[in-house]
Amino acid sequence: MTALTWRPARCWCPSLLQIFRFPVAQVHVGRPTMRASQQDFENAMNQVKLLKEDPGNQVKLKLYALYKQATDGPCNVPKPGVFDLVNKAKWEAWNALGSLPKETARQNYVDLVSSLSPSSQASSQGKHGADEKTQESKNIVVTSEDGITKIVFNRPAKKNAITFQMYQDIILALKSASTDNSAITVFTGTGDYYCSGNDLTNFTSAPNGMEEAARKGAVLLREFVNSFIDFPKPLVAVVNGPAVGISVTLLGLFDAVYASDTATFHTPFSQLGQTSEACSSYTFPKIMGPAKATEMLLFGKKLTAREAWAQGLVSEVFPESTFEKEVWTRLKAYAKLPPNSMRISKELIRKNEKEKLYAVNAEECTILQAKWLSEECVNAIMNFVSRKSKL
Ligand SMILES: CCCCC/C=C/C(=O)SCCNC(=O)CCNC(=O)[C@H](O)C(C)(C)COP(=O)(O)OP(=O)(O)OC[C@H]1O[C@@H](n2cnc3c(N)ncnc32)[C@H](O)[C@@H]1OP(=O)(O)O
Repeated sequence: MTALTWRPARCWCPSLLQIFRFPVAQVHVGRPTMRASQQDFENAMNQVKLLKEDPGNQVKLKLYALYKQATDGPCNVPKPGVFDLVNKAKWEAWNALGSLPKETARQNYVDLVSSLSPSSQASSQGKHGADEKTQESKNIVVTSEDGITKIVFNRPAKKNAITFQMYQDIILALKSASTDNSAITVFTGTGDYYCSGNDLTNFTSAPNGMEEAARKGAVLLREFVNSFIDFPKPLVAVVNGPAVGISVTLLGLFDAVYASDTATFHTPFSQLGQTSEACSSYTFPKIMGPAKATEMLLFGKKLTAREAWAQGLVSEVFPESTFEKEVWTRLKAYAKLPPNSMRISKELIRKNEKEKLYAVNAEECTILQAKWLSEECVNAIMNFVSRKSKL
């Protein structure tokens, strides 16, 4: 995710990703002082411009709202449209101040700015800044050992949700794994989740608008899924915990899926105003039959690990206490099998399906591109990022 540029109060333009991370109600407004004069207010505005560090969208949103209330009074401009996500957030913050008198807003603005001391800024920004850095470098970790290339979703603070950058990193990791010395390739996750699916904020911070983001998202998704269809070696998922969305649908393109008994499998596409992807509209009915696939892909029924095993989506379920030990021991043994035989057997299994899979992938991406622009989908994502709903 692109880092935000800090600009002073009157001209900031934060991404929705960060605005909605921090509910306005949690803003620290500082200790009340005497009534602020116009001069105090102007000084505070200048102070904001001198802030060395971005105070975060929570504060910027509040600053914006207080500034507008103090200068223009209560919000009486029309609410921006549903796709104008950033201006809608700003409007909502301003509108939330209701009929707060201009003087009080001015006072609150001054108090808020004075609370932004360098030390408080450092502590509120430090965690986030570090997280962003980690995201850029290590959200996908690739290692190779004992004949196994391991690709790890490594963003546990976000339940391993997949950013646009991570999709690209995975495409590259698969390309490299397809020709490295390893015999098999394994996906797993760090922390309690396997993966919570697509990062729902991927589309909320689109700098060139939603249509452009949806178009690029569809191109990326198609390439991403094709890299799983084409992967030549045995591909194994070690599902260490709950899996959501695309991390579940992709399993239909894996050769083996081992799950901890803490894993669950959830594809809430209708709840999100979206549709299935990763060829699951074809692979799931084939694996589990249309009736069971419908429950998952249309109704968003969440399966336990044992239910997913019963439906044929999972190869084997292990107790959490012995999961890692048992699975890795087994995979290390498999990785010693003659690699060319495994590769050729996989090719035999997959080759008659490939054209069909490419076609299904292309169609799913075209449909999703349109769905991402639908009101149903925009509302669902807005609900998630503003924390009104959780799956
Ligand atoms: C371009 C290609 C597109 C491909 C199309 C793919 C579609 C999909 O994958 S659809 C599925 C999308 N995923 C979801 O809808 C899951 C959304 N997440 C949740 O419902 C919940 O977070 C949870 C059930 C996964 C976990 O709940 P809980 O244990 O209560 O933990 P938190 O909600 O507090 O999560 C911690 C932290 O992680 C952030 N997060 C989790 N999942 C996502 C996500 N998918 N996208 C973005 N962020 C996610 C969550 O917001 C929390 O962040 P902070 O509030 O900053 O701590």
